[in-house]
Amino acid sequence: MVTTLTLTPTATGSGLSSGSSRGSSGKLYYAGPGAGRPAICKPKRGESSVVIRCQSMKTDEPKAKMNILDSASNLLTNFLSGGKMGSMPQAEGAVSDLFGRPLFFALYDWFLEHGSVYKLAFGPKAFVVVSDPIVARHILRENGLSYDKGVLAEILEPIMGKGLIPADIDTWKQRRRVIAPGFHALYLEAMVKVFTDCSERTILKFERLFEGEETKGGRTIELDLEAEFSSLALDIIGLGVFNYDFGSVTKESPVIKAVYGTLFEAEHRSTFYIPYWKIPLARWLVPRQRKFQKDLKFINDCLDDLIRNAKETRQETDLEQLQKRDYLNVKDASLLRFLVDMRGADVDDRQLRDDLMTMLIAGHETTAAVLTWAVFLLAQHPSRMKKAQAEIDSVLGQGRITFESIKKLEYMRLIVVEALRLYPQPPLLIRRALKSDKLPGGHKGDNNGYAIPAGTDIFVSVYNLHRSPYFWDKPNEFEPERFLVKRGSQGIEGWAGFDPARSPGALYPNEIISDFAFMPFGGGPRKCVGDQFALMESTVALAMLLQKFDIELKGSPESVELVTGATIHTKNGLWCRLKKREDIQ
Ligand code: HEM
Repeated sequence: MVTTLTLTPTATGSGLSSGSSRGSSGKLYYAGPGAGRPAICKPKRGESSVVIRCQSMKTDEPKAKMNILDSASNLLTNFLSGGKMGSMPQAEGAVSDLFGRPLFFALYDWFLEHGSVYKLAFGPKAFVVVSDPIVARHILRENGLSYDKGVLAEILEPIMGKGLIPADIDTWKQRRRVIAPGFHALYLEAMVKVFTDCSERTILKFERLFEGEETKGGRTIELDLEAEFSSLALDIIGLGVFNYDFGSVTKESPVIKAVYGTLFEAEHRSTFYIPYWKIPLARWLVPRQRKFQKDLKFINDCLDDLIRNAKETRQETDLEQLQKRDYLNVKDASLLRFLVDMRGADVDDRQLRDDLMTMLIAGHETTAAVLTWAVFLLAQHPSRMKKAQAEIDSVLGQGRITFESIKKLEYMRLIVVEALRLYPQPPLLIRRALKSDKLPGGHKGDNNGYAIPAGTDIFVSVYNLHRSPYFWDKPNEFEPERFLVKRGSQGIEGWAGFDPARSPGALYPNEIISDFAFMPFGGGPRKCVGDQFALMESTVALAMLLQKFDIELKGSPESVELVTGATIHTKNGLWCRLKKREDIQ
């Protein structure tokens, strides 16, 4: 079956009122009516439209045709923007740029063509795409509370409720004040033990595979490491956030299935621009929505049980005392325990459940993706893998990793951040202006800034910033050492440069040190609360893996196709060959 959409290029560029989503096979699908894979025909000479044929998986027949881009809406957008935004460069890429590959690739090409602030007409909507650190800093930090999560909040609210990510500003202020202190130093130190225990479980599983039937005691095993990292990250987030052991590294269970079903739907919704699930009865009539409602209920019941349990054993404590607990030796060091025990932070169960669900989703796949891409990059750079292993051998030997040893594993930490630079999770941050604003001119001084009307939707492209040729030497190369290069030496004129002195004591480079040229966890008031948790978790897991194994890709790097949802994934898994190390010093 083919659905044909006619997209009419206008003076403001081509537009789409659709998106793409990750199908159950992990493919990128066109997500408009009659969702299926697109085949793009560029307009013939003299034609004013671009035809997109969307094939569903079964047949090839045309189904419908409709005009979705109407130039009046673009004129309206220009009008609303008071002319000023109208002078903003507009992306006029071929519609084909948007399909068959993740959106952020097309946004990168247009960034190189149109500059670091441009407008992209997207069906009846226009998005402003920002790839400049000064403008990003303004939107995220300096004027951060004048923007909310816009489209993203609309999509995630049915799953995360009033959790921090989609929360309205008032709820966010209240909850952020309570949740952020939960990630204090002693908690993070205790979490290192959770990271090592869970990583050990994964490694034990791999070691058993060497003895298994298929390998027959052979020297290599083949595995989809992306799937393994996903299980590992799920176990860690369950224990760290609500003291629940999913045990997903070693078993399957209904709750794990429900969690994956829900994560999958969160992912689907964040890439599917037509919120069909809001249509009355869709939750009962559309099978995947029925399944989603069932999964959600299953997890919500499970979270409600955990919350009830935590409340029944509540030990009300002042914040200061809570942060001094002996986290290394308590039975339950979780964030849930902290949130329930904090004096004066009484909150209804529904809000707590939203908080936990948000952290489960925000902290799971992001970390799994960092590990996946770090391995993908290292496997293509064996000398860097050896360098990392040499560091691990000298710092840890065959011993266990601790909070203190993370400080000594400098190269490992740089590998993690370099993987985040090249594959930021998520690659785009989404905002909507709550009131009119004036963006500052970009670092190149190529504009005087643009007026932004209230309601403007913005993509801050972290991917573009992280691969900007204006800020990074050889931006597409994997070079963890680059973070050791100090201010000015990246040779960027007009940009304050890379300066560790701005964030003394930071274990990992961050947005402050780089003045927003590197911002894997966002920045400003809505910066990730779990950044240090995630960075240490990734460092520990990767170091423990490399301590024991050499890793190669099973196929060529080109065969590892990339797709995006909320995070950047592989299309068919990261299949690797693991060999027990023979060179352990
Ligand atoms: C490598 C792993 C991770 C990455 C790359 C990552 C990235 C991000 C980014 C970029 C944001 C900002 C989103 C925006 O401004 O729109 C964010 C927000 C958030 N992250 Fe993470 N994250 C990671 C791990 C975690 C973990 C482990 C947790 C919890 C345990 C977590 C909890 C959150 C929460 C609650 C927010 C919303 C903060 C707010 O709005 O106040 N994240 N994350």
